[in-house]
Amino acid sequence: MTKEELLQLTKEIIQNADEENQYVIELLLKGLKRKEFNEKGSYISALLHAVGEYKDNQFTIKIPNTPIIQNDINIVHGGITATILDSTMGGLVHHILPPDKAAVTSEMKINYVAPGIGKELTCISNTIHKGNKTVVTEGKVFRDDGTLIAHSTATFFIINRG
Ligand SMILES: CC(C)(COP(=O)(O)OP(=O)(O)OC[C@H]1O[C@@H](n2cnc3c(N)ncnc32)[C@H](O)[C@@H]1OP(=O)(O)O)[C@@H](O)C(=O)NCCC(=O)NCCSC(=O)Cc1ccccc1
Repeated sequence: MTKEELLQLTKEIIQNADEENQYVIELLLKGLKRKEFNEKGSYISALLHAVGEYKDNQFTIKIPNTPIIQNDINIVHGGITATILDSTMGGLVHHILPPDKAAVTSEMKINYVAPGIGKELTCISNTIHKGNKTVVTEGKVFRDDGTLIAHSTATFFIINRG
């Protein structure tokens, strides 16, 4: 698709958008703009408007709860909750590994214990075990009213960076 065709498509979508779609377009465009200015971050993180912080041996990621991440019953899609758990636990593991190492998720278990509603989700991760080959972590996702919505444990396999 050429840039002119893309511009035309974008114009058509914006012209036909209802209020919710207009908000979704705004979120997607602001996410893409963020990715443009932070090349090291992933598209996933930019489109989720994720903000991460490492503090006191924990890694935390916050994301706003928007229509983009909800399913058709207006609660956060379980796959999105899994994504922020994986990103938060993976981010923690990469924080504690030396620069020549990376890690991939090799196993993850999630209990979804309450629906994802409210304005924002906060995911907090901790290390349970660090070995030479694997790191085992725990992650919890909370709503902004403090309710735990998901609990997870995961194993990350340590590899050499290529
Ligand atoms: C790698 C493994 C877990 C295990 O491997 P198997 O084949 O079962 O075992 P095998 O013994 O044959 O091999 C081990 C040997 O091979 C090496 N080695 C292997 N692969 C690589 C490699 N790519 N690059 C370099 N080395 C590699 C390995 O070091 C070892 O070397 P050694 O011989 O001991 O010196 C595999 O099942 C797999 O890739 N699963 C899919 C994981 C996945 O996609 N997860 C989801 C996406 S991750 C995510 O999103 C998390 C995240 C969050 C936030 C931010 C960032 C990240």
